[in-house]
Amino acid sequence: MALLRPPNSAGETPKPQIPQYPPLTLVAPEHVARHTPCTLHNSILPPELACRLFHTMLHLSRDWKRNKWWLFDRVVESPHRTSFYIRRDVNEGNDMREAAQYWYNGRQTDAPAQFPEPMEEACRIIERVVNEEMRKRERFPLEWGGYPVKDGEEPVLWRANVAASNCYEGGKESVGFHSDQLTYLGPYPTIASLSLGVNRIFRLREVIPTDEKEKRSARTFNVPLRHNSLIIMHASTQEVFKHCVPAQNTIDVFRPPYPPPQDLGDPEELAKLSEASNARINITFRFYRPDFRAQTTPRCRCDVPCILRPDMKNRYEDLPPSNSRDNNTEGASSSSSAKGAGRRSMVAKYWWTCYAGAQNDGQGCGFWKVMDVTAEGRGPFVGDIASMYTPSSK
Ligand SMILES: O=C(O)CCC(=O)C(=O)O
Ligand SMILES: [Fe+2]
Repeated sequence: MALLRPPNSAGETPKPQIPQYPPLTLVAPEHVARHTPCTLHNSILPPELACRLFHTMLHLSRDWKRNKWWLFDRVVESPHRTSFYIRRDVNEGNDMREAAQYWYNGRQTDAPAQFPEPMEEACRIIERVVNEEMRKRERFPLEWGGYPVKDGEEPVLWRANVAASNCYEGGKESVGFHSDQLTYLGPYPTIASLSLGVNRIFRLREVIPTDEKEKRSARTFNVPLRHNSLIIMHASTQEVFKHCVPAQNTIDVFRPPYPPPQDLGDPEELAKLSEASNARINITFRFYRPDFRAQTTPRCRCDVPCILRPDMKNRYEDLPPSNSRDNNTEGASSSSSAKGAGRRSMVAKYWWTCYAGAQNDGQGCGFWKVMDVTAEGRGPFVGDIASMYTPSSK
């Protein structure tokens, strides 16, 4: 009888077809909140401040560098320029020079620059909006829980103490799919990302855990980011999604609605800054947690600080998944917006791994260990760590 079997039925069960979904463009803030763990806020800054900040950063960006690192056996260079800033007065006890060096993939750097004045002004507005949004959301147990709540005042849940800025000049400049390194941010960070200048697409795509790969596929979400818009990547975005700014064949131009501040340069530079521009400036405001300060980063056998990454493909599922297993569907529950769409793994596993290879001719030591927040003395957290996180249990 075996001889009569049709060719591909040799005991194998055919793989079920998993539904594939075309990319979805999310323009309205409510659509972003429904399908992703992010929120979109248009016209976030007073228009004059947004334009002054754009001009200031575009002017400074002339000195920014492309990051370089080793990938296997060759050096690769980021297809955009980047820079790192620290905020005055909020970083006691944290070795920000080492943290800044990290932003440049381990390259030696001068002491990082401080927030320029318009960035500080913008940051204060953005902090208010981020805190308001965070207060509406259910928190993850491993989020930072260290801010004292003062009687009669709204609790402060997030403060930006650093910012990384990127400049994309023209549609060909981009950043590839990645999730942000958690080395200094810790688990479930909130990152507030401001866009200035020309419109670009911000793309998000879920990383499907290994054991769900046969059951469902990821959907690509494109979020057009306009001048003066803020996208907040809320807790779980870095654990569940990757993001990128893809190259585009065509982009609009940005015509700055205000003239540049007169003190930004000589008449030639001021004339250049006044022109229509194909540049996008991005500023990501970040909170580098005191319990993940540079002095506490484990070192690998190369004696280089490790990198902290979530285990995106094998995400833990110790706790019941909340709402939106269905974020691939147009009609995903709208209640997900407040709780955070894409949220399904309450407790993730994180790895410290050797990062020396990025700079050391591609030669690392292969070191890795699972983060153990109790043994490493991290916290305080939003949740009760003893009952929620035992890395050896899986
Ligand atoms: O330019 C953007 O919007 C994204 C930048 C980004 O992903 C990063 O700096 O990590
Ligand atoms: Fe990023």
